[in-house]
Amino acid sequence: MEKYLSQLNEAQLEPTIQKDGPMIIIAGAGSGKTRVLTYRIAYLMSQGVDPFNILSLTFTNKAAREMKERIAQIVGTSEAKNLWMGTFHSVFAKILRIEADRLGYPSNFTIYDTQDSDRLIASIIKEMNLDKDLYKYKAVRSRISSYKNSLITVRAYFQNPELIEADTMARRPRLGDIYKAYVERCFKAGAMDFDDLLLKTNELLTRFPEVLMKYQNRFKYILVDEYQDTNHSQYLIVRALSDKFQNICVVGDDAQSIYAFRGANINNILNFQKDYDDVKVFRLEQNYRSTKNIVNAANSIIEKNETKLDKVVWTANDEGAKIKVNRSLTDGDEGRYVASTIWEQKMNNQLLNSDFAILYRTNAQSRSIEDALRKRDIPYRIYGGVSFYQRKEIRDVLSYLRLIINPADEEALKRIINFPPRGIGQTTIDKLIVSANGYNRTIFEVMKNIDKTNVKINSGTKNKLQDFITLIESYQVLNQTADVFELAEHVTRTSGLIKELNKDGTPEGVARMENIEELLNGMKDFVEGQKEIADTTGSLAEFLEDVALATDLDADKGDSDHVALMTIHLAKGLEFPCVFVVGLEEDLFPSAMSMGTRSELEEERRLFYVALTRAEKQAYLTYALSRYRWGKLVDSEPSRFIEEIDEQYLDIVTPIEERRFNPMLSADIFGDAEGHTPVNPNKIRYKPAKQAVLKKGSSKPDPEKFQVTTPKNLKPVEKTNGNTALFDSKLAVGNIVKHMRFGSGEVIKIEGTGADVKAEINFQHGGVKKLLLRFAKLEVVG
Ligand SMILES: Nc1ncnc2c1ncn2[C@@H]1O[C@H](COP(=O)(O)OP(=O)(O)OP(=O)(O)O)[C@@H](O)[C@H]1O
Ligand SMILES: [Mg+2]
Repeated sequence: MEKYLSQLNEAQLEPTIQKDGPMIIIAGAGSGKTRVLTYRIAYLMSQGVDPFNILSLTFTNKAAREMKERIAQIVGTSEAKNLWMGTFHSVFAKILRIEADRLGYPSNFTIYDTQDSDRLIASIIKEMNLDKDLYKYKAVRSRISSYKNSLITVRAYFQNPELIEADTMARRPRLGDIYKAYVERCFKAGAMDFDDLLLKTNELLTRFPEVLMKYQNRFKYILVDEYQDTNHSQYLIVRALSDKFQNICVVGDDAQSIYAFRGANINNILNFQKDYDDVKVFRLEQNYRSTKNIVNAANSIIEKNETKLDKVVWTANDEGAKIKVNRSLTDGDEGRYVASTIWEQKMNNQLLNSDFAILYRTNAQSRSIEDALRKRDIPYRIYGGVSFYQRKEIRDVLSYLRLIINPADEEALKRIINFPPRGIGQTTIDKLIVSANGYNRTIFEVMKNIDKTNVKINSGTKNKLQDFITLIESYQVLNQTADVFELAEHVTRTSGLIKELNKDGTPEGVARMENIEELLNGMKDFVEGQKEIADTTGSLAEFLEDVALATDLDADKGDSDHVALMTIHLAKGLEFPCVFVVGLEEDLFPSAMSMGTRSELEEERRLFYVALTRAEKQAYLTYALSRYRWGKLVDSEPSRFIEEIDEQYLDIVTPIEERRFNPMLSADIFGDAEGHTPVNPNKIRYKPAKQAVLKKGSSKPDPEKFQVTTPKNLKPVEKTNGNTALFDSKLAVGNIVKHMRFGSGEVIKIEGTGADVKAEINFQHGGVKKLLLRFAKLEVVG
């Protein structure tokens, strides 16, 4: 252990070996907070603390896994195995399974993901005959979610006139009724949504003192990473569990609090000292991750926030390269800049794809970047898009499996009762739902007892329902002996799912088949993995729980070399040698939706701070002057965040007048040597000079030079051949031009039309040359 402790600096060592009592480590990005937590756990174990008594809560399961691996290296694999580590959701889902019956839930309860919740809420809105424009299911879901995270139960809601008033004012007077129906339906379906995993844990710990005591005694040491992003519900759980021993260690950075929009409460970190007696406060100041330039630039940004704790962050690392700021004409252009830079960097500096991350504010931004990466054959992976498990065909298979272990699962049943089609129509399903609601039974129960119910359907349909029940029950029998893989294989074959996809025959159908195959492979892995650990058999229930709670980062086995693309939110806690933060434009980042109040804007700024501090060696900030958003090309201005960085740390590249003639970067207008399709120049809007230039740190463009790109100088563009039209309009005999290879020269003749316009130019150093303007990339200098 000594050997490992010497890998910490003094400030890090202190909290690592502070064994007991409440403590908080507040420190800036990259200062070793996560490292201290990891080493601290190893240290506790080396001091004789039983790993069973340590609970560590992380932001992703991947982070937990990595910490565990590191600890295993220090203390040995078998010991590390017994640690309780994971996200709040995954840890407390396990506890809830153990204690489920106290809350009236089956231990094999289903976990409803966001899509399940959305579908259920949408169907409740429909059943209640409400206006779906007023009651948008996503908005309703997020409202319900925020109630749950504030521990406002249905009963508490109806006892609170202010909440009712607020929803009524928002033209949703029935919100409480939807909330009530939703909660009842989840309960009846034996399902908990994500928020329930925290809410029900709180309920468990407050209603059953013996349960609280059990887990207080179990988790003698509790550690929480990224504490700044805990919500109220999570806060209360930590509070309750640590109340007895008060061995609680939380680490966080108020400057990286970025989940307020999902209910995270920065006060949890700010008030920690008031919550416990004799809290030891530690601060780490030295950043080990990034260069001086990056650390200082990040400091200069976060300084602009009013709400913050005073903190120092410095680094002994190299000065490093300045942060590159790049302006592009369009988002496509931006994508190509990113791809070509990665390509060059890889060549010049022997870097791997995995040394690069591209971070953006919203998932939609990935498309133009992806296109450019694909064209350069740069392998990449998108984290946090539509995850594998969200795909339709995968959800279909999983729905069968869910129904096998929990026939009450309404959302799973609705998905597959008529898929593949077996002649059970929507009218029948609607009747079953109404009847199930009336009898307060599950749909499955109603189907099984259809003759005893008031459901009026013909005998043909009855038989079909009976066949479906028999099918599911036969799977249930198989589930008692088969493992997940064997079961799923059997289900996909015998349910008709595979046949249905084969029938399709389209390339999409083939891709779906491949996905199912991939799912089965994953199951095989899971079964083998579980056998190795030898504590479980790889049960279906465990598999489904893993799937339900998998964050997208979790799927990354780190086995392939690819560039990482993800939102900044997802990048929290991670680090990469080179980081691109793209789309730094007003209304995009900061987001248009977050500029209403100072606190929202400050959260955006913290997000930017998180983004920048992911970089170890080199950061790139990029923005485009126009971008496709909601299917339209819109003009954009550089983000205020770029201007907020102290300019001494910036290297502002590609002033616009140079870019226009750079073959690599101006491909949007001209197309390029690699055959990339040019964009219709009609759609490109040129900005007046003053907007196109950063206010700070770059010189004003020479208006003469800039003229060539402003709209008033463009003749109406030929629709069929926009490329050359640009040149037609501006080049005239007598112009002085500059060529990349030949230097400057005078235009002495112009001939040809359309794509074939040629110019004869007398170059100072090359003599007279005839050049095809389409390819020549000339800059007009006089
Ligand atoms: N004393 C040290 N010596 C060498 N490297 C260190 C030291 N402390 C931390 N590091 C390295 O610095 C990097 C940042 O550490 P870590 O991820 O723990 O910081 P953090 O404070 O958790 O960052 P964030 O706020 O982004 O979550 C890691 O690569 C880590 O291994
Ligand atoms: Mg960290």
